[in-house]
Amino acid sequence: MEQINTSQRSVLIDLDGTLIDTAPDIFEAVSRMLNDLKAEALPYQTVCDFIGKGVPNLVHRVLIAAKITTIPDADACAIFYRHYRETNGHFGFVFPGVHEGLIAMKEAGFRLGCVTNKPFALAEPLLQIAGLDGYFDVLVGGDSLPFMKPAPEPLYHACEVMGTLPERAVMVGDSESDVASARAASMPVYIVNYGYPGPAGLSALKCDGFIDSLLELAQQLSVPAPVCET
Ligand SMILES: O=C(O)COP(=O)(O)O
Ligand SMILES: [Mg+2]
Repeated sequence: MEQINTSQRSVLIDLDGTLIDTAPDIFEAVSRMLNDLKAEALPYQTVCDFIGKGVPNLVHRVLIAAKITTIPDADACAIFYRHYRETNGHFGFVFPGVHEGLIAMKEAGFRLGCVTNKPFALAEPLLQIAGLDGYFDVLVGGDSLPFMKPAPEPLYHACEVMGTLPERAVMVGDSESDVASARAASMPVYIVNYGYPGPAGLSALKCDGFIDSLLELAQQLSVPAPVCET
């Protein structure tokens, strides 16, 4: 833990659907799991709509959508993880403007934290494969703490590790989990226009601003500083 710097600003950034288009990796792992379970593959968009609330939630919803009742969730998760470890980082890509935006935010003096619901053991190598790991001062995975987003704890934890105050942080993500966790932590929250907002769509996400890229966020954060006053 670092000593708290009360003026240090930080940006907390979601992973799936915000930094990296991971849906192709996840869809492939889901399809391989369903094949193992002798079930038909689901449509791509259906799987995309299940992303954002962690792997156990995703697998649970896949089993329901595929009408599979013969296997406990935990066993299906084990099959999914086996495939996901192989597809992780191999089919997706880094969204446009991510590298440029992260560089701009670093140069502007922000500390950067990645806060994801993806298990840490998958998120860490994914950031490395994508060449994004060097930008971040902290990575909080969905299983790093007893609570994942939409709880505020992962956001507080990221700030604590970075030695920054939550009052000087903003969150950026792509889903309801990101909005809800930021609201619970009293942080401003921005949503990217290109991620996995879920079946209700972007308009259901009551955020402080929509952005086309992390580069646009970097430009918005430079002037004026949006600080959440609590
Ligand atoms: O694993 C998930 O459900 C999505 O993870 P995210 O929090 O990076 O969007
Ligand atoms: Mg996401």
